Amino acid sequence: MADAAVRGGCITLIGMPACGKSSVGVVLAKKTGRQFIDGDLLIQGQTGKLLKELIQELGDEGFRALEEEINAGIQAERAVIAPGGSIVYGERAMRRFHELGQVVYLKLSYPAIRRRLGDLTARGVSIKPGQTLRQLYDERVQLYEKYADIVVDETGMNTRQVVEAIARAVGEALPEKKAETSTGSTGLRGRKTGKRKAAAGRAESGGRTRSGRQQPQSSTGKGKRHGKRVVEAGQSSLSGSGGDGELRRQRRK
Ligand SMILES: Nc1ncnc2c1ncn2[C@@H]1O[C@H](COP(=O)(O)OP(=O)(O)O)[C@@H](O)[C@H]1O
Ligand SMILES: O=C(O)C1=C[C@@H](OP(=O)(O)O)[C@@H](O)[C@H](O)C1
Ligand SMILES: [Mg+2]
Repeated sequence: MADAAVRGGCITLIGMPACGKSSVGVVLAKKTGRQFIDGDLLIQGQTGKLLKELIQELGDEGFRALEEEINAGIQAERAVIAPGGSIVYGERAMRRFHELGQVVYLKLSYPAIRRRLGDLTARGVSIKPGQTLRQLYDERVQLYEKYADIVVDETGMNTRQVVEAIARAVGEALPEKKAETSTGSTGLRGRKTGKRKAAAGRAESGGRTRSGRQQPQSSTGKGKRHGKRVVEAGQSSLSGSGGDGELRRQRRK
């Protein structure tokens, strides 16, 4: 983990629109002492237009090109970055995020995204004419998985729990809250990837120090995905009792 973590100390959140990148991101930034950069606000600031107006004016392709250019130019150190959900179409921008630090995919099921999104045009989602949200979801999930160093499944978690899950995943666990129960305290949920699951109940007895900082998670070297090594997070430091927490780390070579 150290290589990615020290690059620039940034944490970039990727995922479908409405998965919580912006709202989680700002809290994560505050809790981990980082700056917060919202990619959508950068675009709006530089163009003086709303995202939905830009999508209507420039179309799907034009918007994505502009989004890529602006995000690829981000200069930051120790920031949480929340780009728009369509940023994964921009290879240059994704390369930039990997230079700056770690990329975390906030994974949420299609029904949950559907529920949160509401009217796509009013919200300004970048989608091809005739493409359904389901098709967009399936297309995007592959890209989010491809670019993620870490995947956090946020099913059933509130914002605070997601923030804690990300902090743990990047090795900066936040101080424990009292009276946290069951799966909520793990901040990490099961993924049906066929990969090894981090079993519940091992974390609190595991590698975390009193300060909340996690011990570096060991690489198992298991599995390959998209040509990269898939590294499961060290089971010892992941979850609390009763949870089904799991985190998957994909280390770039
Ligand atoms: N963990 C969560 N549980 C329930 N609602 C959430 C959660 N995280 C975010 N939301 C809500 O989802 C909506 C979209 O969040 P937002 O941060 O704008 O997502 P994004 O930046 O990924 O598009 C907001 O109304 C936000 O309050
Ligand atoms: O995924 C998308 O197509 C988009 C997501 C939006 O950002 P959020 O992911 O922050 O909602 C914004 O960039 C734009 O409206 C397009
Ligand atoms: Mg956002």
